[in-house]
Amino acid sequence: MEKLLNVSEVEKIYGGRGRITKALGGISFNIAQGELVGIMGPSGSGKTTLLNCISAIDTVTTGHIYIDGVDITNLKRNQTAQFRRERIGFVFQEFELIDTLTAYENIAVALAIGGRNYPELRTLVMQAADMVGIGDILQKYPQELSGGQKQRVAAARALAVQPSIVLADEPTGALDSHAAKMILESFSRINRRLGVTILMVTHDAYAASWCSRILFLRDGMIFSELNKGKNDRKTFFEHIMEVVSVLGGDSVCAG
Ligand SMILES: Nc1ncnc2c1ncn2[C@@H]1O[C@H](COP(=O)(O)OP(=O)(O)OP(=O)(O)O)[C@@H](O)[C@H]1O
Repeated sequence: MEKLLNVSEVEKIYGGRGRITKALGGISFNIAQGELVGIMGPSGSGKTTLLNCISAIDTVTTGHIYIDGVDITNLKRNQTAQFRRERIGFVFQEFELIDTLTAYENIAVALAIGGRNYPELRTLVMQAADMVGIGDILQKYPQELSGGQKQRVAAARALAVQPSIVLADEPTGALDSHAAKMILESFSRINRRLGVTILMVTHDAYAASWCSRILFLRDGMIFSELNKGKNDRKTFFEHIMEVVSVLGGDSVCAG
């Protein structure tokens, strides 16, 4: 499979003058086009830092990150903003929707900033909404939606720009188990049917069991890796729980 994301010897050091934290310790891995990959690890192991570096929200101290062959650690500030807007879809734990905009407008806003014309914008919004099954709630405002519906609006917003990769930070963290299952089913469907590459940080072994591969972080490095292979989800869940217990149980996993 084609390599979509290449993280190469990335170090991230915070602070200075005796107050140094090495959040990422020279981490390297690849993600192929069309993978659905989970990142798990104890609190403080570097998961959010890694996601922030991949999304160019934060800069690396050393090393390189390539997305679709573009070294995002070498982009100028305005190129970074454009790359992030056009090539990366984000889904956050707390949805991050704009309260004064309808679901439709929330999905459309990034496309409008990107300069899409109206018919194209409408088509992309409707396609994305269709993929996550929210065609009937597009005129509602966030406060009129359930948590699960809000997260599906957020997923549609991420997908509408047709990104190279979707980055999700604890996407089920604020949801009850039914809503979590619905968003995970959406991710899985989008991944299988459209081949969208998804990288998801999660503390939840159940959420992780929907992935095709899990990277386990400890102290800013990959401690272990699990492939779903031909296992069913229940067996994969059990394998995940085995690694979680070695890594430190509760601090890794809420599920
Ligand atoms: N802005 C910052 N300044 C200094 N240290 C930081 C900063 N952000 C993170 N760190 C440190 O870097 C390490 C990795 O933090 P990070 O937030 O990436 O961990 P995490 O695995 O996402 O944790 P959690 O599961 O608790 O969210 C921690 O030791 C943290 O204290």
